[in-house]
Amino acid sequence: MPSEPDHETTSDPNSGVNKLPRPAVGRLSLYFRELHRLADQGETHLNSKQLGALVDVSPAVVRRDLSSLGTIGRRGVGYPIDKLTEQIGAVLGSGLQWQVILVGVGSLGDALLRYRGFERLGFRLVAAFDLAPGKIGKQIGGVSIWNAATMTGKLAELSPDLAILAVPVDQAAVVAADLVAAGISGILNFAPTTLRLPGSTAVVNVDLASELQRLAFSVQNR
Ligand SMILES: NC(=O)c1ccc[n+]([C@@H]2O[C@H](COP(=O)([O-])OP(=O)(O)OC[C@H]3O[C@@H](n4cnc5c(N)ncnc54)[C@H](O)[C@@H]3O)[C@@H](O)[C@H]2O)c1
Repeated sequence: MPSEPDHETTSDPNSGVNKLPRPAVGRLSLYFRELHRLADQGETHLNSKQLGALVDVSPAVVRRDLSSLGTIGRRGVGYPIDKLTEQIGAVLGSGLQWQVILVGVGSLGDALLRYRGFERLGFRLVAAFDLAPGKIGKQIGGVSIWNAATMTGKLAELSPDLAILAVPVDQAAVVAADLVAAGISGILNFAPTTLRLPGSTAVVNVDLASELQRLAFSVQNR
């Protein structure tokens, strides 16, 4: 499991919120992003109408989502941004430090390794793996690339929590099975296939092409 942060959090992440439906978790993540941005701009409070407008949901839905965390806004004042960010962060696991590895350092993996936005949310990329001899031993974004053929031994040493999978689609299932066998807790899968894994390994499949299709559908059916 991920390690605790070296600062205190005041909210209780175990107050039944692990039963939140998936769309609500998705919305919390969007609220979290907007709250961070507002805090960076020096804002201290906002109300459900303002937060709803930022992520395109109704104020009633915002209030319901936030009350499920035990957070009630004050009339005329709204929600304190720092407290809310902390509470949502605790629910989403961003108050913890997650050790993350990446497998497949191609076009997508390369870009993800260079992205600086993961660290502030508590996701630390600790190693990357690839099979291409030209990539092994290099560093991208400060992360070392190791030989994927030796991944199992390296994972035993690092004990990462999560893996990002950015290998070609025909490799995804076999690499995922290796990750599960190595005890990884969750996989963020970018390969365009729906991974179904045994046991308690969590999977989120990110299919960018299918998201584009959804977008095209929405545009067509406006
Ligand atoms: N690039 C994008 O914008 C994008 C968008 C949507 C989805 N995807 C999906 O993400 C995945 C990666 O895409 P990409 O464009 O980076 O591909 P890519 O071909 O550029 O990179 C794949 C990398 O995986 C490595 N690899 C192959 N087999 C491996 C294994 N068994 N273990 C470790 N590394 C291995 C290859 O050496 C290569 O470096 C693909 O499944 C692709 O369909 C990519």
